[in-house]
Amino acid sequence: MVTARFLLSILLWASSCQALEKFIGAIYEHAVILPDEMTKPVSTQEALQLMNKNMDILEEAVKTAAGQGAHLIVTPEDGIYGWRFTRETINPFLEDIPDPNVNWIPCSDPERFGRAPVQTRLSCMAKNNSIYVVANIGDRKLCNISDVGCPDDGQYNYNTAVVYDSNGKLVARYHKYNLFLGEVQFNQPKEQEIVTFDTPFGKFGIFICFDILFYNPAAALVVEHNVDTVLFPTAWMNLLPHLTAIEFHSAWAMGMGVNLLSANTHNTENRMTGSGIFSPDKVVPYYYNMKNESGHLLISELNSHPRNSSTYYPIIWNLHASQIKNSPSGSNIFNGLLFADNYTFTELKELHGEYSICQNDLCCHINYTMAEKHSEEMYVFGVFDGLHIVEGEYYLQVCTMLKCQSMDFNSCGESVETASTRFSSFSISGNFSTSFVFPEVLLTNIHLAPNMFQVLKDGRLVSKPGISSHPLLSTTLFGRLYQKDPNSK
Ligand SMILES: CC(C)(CO)[C@@H](O)C(=O)NCCC(=O)NCCS
Repeated sequence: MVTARFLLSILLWASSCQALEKFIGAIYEHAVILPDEMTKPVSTQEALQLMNKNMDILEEAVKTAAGQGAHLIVTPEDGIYGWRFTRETINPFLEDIPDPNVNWIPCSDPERFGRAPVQTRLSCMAKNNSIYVVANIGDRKLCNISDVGCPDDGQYNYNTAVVYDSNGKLVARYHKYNLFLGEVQFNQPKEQEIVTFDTPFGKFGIFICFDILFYNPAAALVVEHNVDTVLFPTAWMNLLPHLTAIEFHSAWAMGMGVNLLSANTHNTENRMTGSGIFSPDKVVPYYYNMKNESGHLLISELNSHPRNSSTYYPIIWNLHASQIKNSPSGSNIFNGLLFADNYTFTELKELHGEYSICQNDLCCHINYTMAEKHSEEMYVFGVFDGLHIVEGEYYLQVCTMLKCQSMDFNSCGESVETASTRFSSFSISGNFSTSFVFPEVLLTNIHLAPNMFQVLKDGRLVSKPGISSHPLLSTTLFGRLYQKDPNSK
């Protein structure tokens, strides 16, 4: 009896330490229950009541995911208490979150670092369901107001992602670095944090929402720390044509060669929807729904090391474009604003065409054939090489082919959600001065195009035959030139 149990425990131990080539990931797009409009802080009791309502829903998702064999689940940014806070009104929602190196299972030792009901509940969700749980909560770090940088109210507030392993142990804590507009309740951490942890199913990294647009910590996690999978809680406000959540986040996963478990908040009033289990080497599920206000769970198997997969290869983004001669640029060239960026566009007047168009250092090339030409729809091919300065400053190099909102040239670059024009084929490329390029293809009604395009080793984004059965909104090589960012270090 004792021997049998002993052998069993050895067996369990051995299997838990074995490397897994695949794992099952889950994300939950949560329609967060928001607090009432606050003018002064609520009590900690009231704050906890609201957070428990949200955690009741998250817990159901965790149980369902675990029941279906998921190893890990990501829940969204602001998913436990929402937004619209001041420094004062966020206070009762915050807890002191210790450094993971203290080796803490809140579920087993809730009071070890003071009051921590939220951390305890999250840890218990992980422990009781034997699943990694990723959540977003607020961290409070008291400071001495005489210290340099300490805010007047004597505390730093951080927008924080936490990870509990399947024993409920805190294994990662990340403080959001690139705060978005309006996050006045939070402080930017003094140091940029790189947070990773190892599991039997690969090396993981974590960052939050707006971080994804920058080198630190997002690109650095992949380039300098070699993570396989990124955990990405977000509260993303969709913006066409290039920055709709599923479009940009799937492109980031593909461009970086990593899995990206992206859990968006669901709030259609703020254009927040669009989550996915994105991978560079596999067709994986995504979710986008502007029609209702409910949450949604996605579960999928992923490769633990996507860059070892037989279908993965590194891409030299400018190889093709730097070897070819420019084509003509077309007969109708004009400038247009796309999210306040001044693009150079050329109209795609014919059923078939081959054009090159340049701006500053970037030349973009296209070769396309439309399946039909609709007289009431206009498509253009465009280029932008410059600093984007609205809602954050970041340097872009972009080649894009898109449908204009109307037949008015000034509408090219504006948001448009539907199209009827199908393309039999297209190929786009550019002589990028960066290796950080994110390939996007978006179909009518905000659908991704899995299996309908690929990026060749020489940097061409080319359609596959399947593309011709779906009207196209846009296809884009969205390049980031991090070294030209104003805040690059
Ligand atoms: C798409 C983009 C970048 C355009 O400026 C913008 O709409 C967006 O979703 N930014 C990231 C949002 C974010 O960090 N939210 C957390 C606080 S609510």
